[in-house]
Order: sequence, then structure tokens, then C-alpha cells
Amino acid sequence: MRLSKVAYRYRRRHPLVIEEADASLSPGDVIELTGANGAGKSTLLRLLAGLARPTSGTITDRPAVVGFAPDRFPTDQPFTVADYLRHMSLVRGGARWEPWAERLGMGHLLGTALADLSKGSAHKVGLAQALMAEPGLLILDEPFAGLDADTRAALPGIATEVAGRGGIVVASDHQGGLRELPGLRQWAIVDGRLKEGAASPSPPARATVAVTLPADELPGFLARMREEGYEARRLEESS
Ligand SMILES: Nc1ncnc2c1ncn2[C@@H]1O[C@H](COP(=O)(O)OP(=O)(O)OP(=O)(O)O)[C@@H](O)[C@H]1O
Repeated sequence: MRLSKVAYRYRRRHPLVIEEADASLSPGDVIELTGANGAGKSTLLRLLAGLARPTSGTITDRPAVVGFAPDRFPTDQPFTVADYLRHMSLVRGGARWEPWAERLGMGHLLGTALADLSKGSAHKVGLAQALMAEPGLLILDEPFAGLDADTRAALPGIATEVAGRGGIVVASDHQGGLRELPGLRQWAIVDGRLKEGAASPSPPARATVAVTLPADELPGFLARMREEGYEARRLEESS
């Protein structure tokens, strides 16, 4: 797959969000896309997926089957999780969704209405629909955001599997969740320009903090922290 001088603006006379992006993607590539908030990561991912058309330039040789997991899965649809996944399976020619529901820890969610899902659970539905069709191009927009620890731990292996059967994986991720993968390519968008090579070459240093708060606020606090993508767990209770 190849990007040649791809540029994109949302509206006429608006500034370019992406300027003259050139890149080649090969089967088996796993690419981490970084950039500041508003840099254009989601825009580039939508261009790669074919959900938006370049204002100028071309994208050629896109794999036939594309899986796209958005950063915010749209839950304003009148389905349960199982109904939605069944529907997507039909759209995808009978793709098997059940193994993904199991692998992503969604068994208990199948009867839940999409509108009632937490952010992390909705995110899993987005991942399951993207993965079920065995995509040749898998696009993940902030895939780690809001996920529980088990699912976070499973994602690098899933990306490796997709790449292992010749797929291309592109994930925007400012948490470094794929950083340990051997052979990971790193793209950064800086001032509208796509650059190969990481914004920061090594995994960001990690720090652990302790927070003391009223016990009844703990569940909400932990949920908020996890939704932000941090690891958060209860240490102890004091009187
Ligand atoms: N639908 C839209 N109409 C007009 N401008 C938009 C639209 N969507 C995004 N933009 C603008 O395009 C720029 C890039 O947005 P984009 O969402 O691609 O950035 P991002 O790198 O994914 O940001 P974040 O890390 O905050 O998710 C921003 O300036 C944003 O305001």
C-alpha cells in the first residue's frame, strides 16, 4: 500500500491537516502513529482506512478487507452487543465474531444494549467488529484507551497475529502499548507532516503515585483513571 503526496483539509480554504504524506506500507508491518492532540492522527487513520478521500494525492494498493476500530465507538444504535456483532458478521460475509467476543472478555456484555455500555466496553465492540473479518489492513484509533488490564495485555499479541498472516496494522497510540513489539515502525505527525521515526525513541518513563481518598469514591475514581488509560488498582484501606 502506498501514500503519494497525500494532503487533506476538512473544508475549502481551511488549512491542510495533513500535508504531502508519502509512505509505503508492506504486509506484516505494525505501525505506531504518534502526534500531539489535534496533530491529525485520526484524520490520517480515516484516510488510510478509506473513510475519507485525500484532498490531493493518492492512496494505492489498499488491502481489500479493512478493519477500523474508532477511538469512540458510536453507541447510539438500537442493538444489543450480540445483535450488532451478528449484523456485522453478515455484512462481513459470515465472519466469526464469537471467538473475538470471548478473547476480548465480552461474554457478559452480549445481551447489553449498545447505549448502556461503558466507554471501555463500547471500545471492545469496536475492536471485535474490526477484527472479525480478518482484515488485510487493521486500523486502530487509540486502541488502549479505556481497556481493562487483560484486554490491554492481549492487544500486542493480536496485532502480531494480524501482521503474522500478512496484514498491515496501524495504531495511533500515545500510551506506548505496542512499543515492545519487535520490528515496530513508528510514524509521527508533526506540523501536518508525516515522519518515519518516533517522536520519542524509547518507551516513556513510568511513575507510580499513591492517592488517598474516601472509600466510597474509589470505584468511580478507578473507573475514571482506567478510562484515561492509566493502570489503577486499590492498594489498602485505612481508617
Ligand atoms: N470534522 C472535522 N471538521 C473540521 N475540522 C476537523 C474535523 N475533525 C478534526 N478536525 C481538525 O483536524 C485537526 C486534526 O484532528 P484529528 O482528530 O485528526 O487529530 P488527532 O491527532 O487525532 O487528535 P487527538 O490526539 O486529540 O485525538 C484538528 O485541528 C481538528 O480540529
